[in-house]
Parts: sequence; structure tokens; C-alpha cells
Amino acid sequence: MTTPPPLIRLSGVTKHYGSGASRVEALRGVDLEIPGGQVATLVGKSGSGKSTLLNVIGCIVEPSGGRIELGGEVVADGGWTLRDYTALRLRRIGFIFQFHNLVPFLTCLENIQLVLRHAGVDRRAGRERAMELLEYFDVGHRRDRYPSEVSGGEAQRVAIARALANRPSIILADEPTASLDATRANKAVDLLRKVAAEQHAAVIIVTHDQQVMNRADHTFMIDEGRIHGGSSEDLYYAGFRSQRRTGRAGRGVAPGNDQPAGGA
Ligand SMILES: Nc1ncnc2c1ncn2[C@@H]1O[C@H](COP(=O)(O)OP(=O)(O)OP(=O)(O)O)[C@@H](O)[C@H]1O
Repeated sequence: MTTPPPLIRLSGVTKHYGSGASRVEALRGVDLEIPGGQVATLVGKSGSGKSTLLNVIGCIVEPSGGRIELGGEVVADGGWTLRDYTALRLRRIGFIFQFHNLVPFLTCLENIQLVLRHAGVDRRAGRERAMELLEYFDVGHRRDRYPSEVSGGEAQRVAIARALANRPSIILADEPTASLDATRANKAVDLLRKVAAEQHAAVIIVTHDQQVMNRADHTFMIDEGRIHGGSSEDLYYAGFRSQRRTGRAGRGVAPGNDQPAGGA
């Protein structure tokens, strides 16, 4: 039996911004594999390339070089390869941002329905799905309120529900718990873990939060556009902790892979 390809696979991905003296090398040959059902965290200091990496995986920013496969489909190979990235994002990718980014003049329910309507889901099925998600995230009772009329934690849960509305197989979260207290942050990550397991989705969370890292299957570290990564056991316990103690990045092998998860 052949093993299915990882849901997210990057080989030698580069990204630069600008040219000449103002050229910035944001990603310098990133190799990364995340299988379905797994939650990975991505850590790194400011300007190390975390958002750029999420944005190239999410097909928001075109890479300068290298190859990206999502669910076995080549979406970039020395630049973008497809014609319609909007459809790809709607079909396959859920984005969660640091601040909820809900549309302020739509209710919580309508925010989710809007995404489903864009994806071509009919009104009745869209309402049912949106309600189901709001209940799942424990904010069903807030459905008719506007984002400004709910708490920060509730708004972020609605935003997570919205990101998951199309049952994406790839979930990309850029500091999603930064505006939540510790209890709510842990709950949000536990929900993402549950979704990853139930939907066989691959989740990447950019975070600075140790508690969030503790709940991940892998922690990858990015430093000046290069990935150092591995499993919780190999990298996090051995490398990342020693990195915190000694200032050096750790290395490791992701579970299920027999190659180092990242090359430098
Ligand atoms: N649109 C852009 N134009 C030019 N340079 C950019 C652009 N976006 C990012 N950069 C640069 O690319 C590098 C990586 O930026 P990126 O935003 O990916 O880092 P980050 O790790 O997400 O940082 P932070 O934690 O501060 O958000 C930085 O040097 C940044 O200044």
C-alpha cells in the first residue's frame, strides 16, 4: 500500500521582496512536510519569515522559487502554476488571523454564511452549516449579534468557525490566540486539534505561546527564512528548549518521516 502524500509539501521554496539594494530574502529554500491530522506550530523572531511562509502556503503570496504541493496538487513550481487561486483557497484553505477580521456590519451568523455563499453553497444548507459551526464553537447563542457586541474570545471563535466553514484540509493560523486569555487560547487550540483529527486536516499555527507549542505535534522554527524543525520529542524537548537555554536552534526528525523535516 502506498502512503498518501503529505497534505502540505514544500521543496526548496524561496521568496524575495524588492530588488537591488532593497531586496529582502524572506524565505531561503524551505523544505517542509505536514501530514493530514497533524497540528504544527511555527516559531521565530520578528522578521524571520513566518507570515511570508503562511502566505505562500495559503497561495496569497507567489513564491519566487521552489515547489509547493497541497494535497498532492502542484500549486507552485518556480512560481504559480494554476490559473484560479481564489477557487483553490475557497476549496482547500482556511485562514485564521491574529485579530478576528469579521465583517463589522454582518452578524456572527451572516459572517459565516457569506463565506459559504461565495463557495456556492445554497442559502438553506449554508445557514445549517453556519449554525452547526457556531454551536460547535459554543457561540450559537451569539449568532444574531454583531462582532462589536461579543467578547474578543467569542469573536475569535466565530472567526475560527468561519475559517472552517468550507471544511478546508489546510488550516493556516497567524497568531490566532494572541488576543485570547490562556484558558480560551488553549481551548481554541484544542478545537483546532479536534478539527485536524476529525477532518484529517493539516494545521499550521504561528505562535509565540509556549502553551500552544505544548499542544502541537511538531514545532518548526524559522530563522532568517530557513526552517529548522522536527517532532515535539526531537525538536521541542531536545532542541527548542536547549535553543531557549543556549540560543541555538534544534534539529529533529518529524514522526513518520525518515528524513529531517527541514534543511538549512
Ligand atoms: N511586502 C513586503 N515587501 C518587502 N519586504 C517584506 C514584505 N513583507 C515582508 N517583508 C520582509 O520579509 C521579511 C520576513 O517578513 P515576515 O512578515 O514574513 O516575517 P514575520 O516572521 O512574520 O515577522 P513578524 O513576527 O514581525 O510578523 C522581513 O524582513 C520583512 O521586512
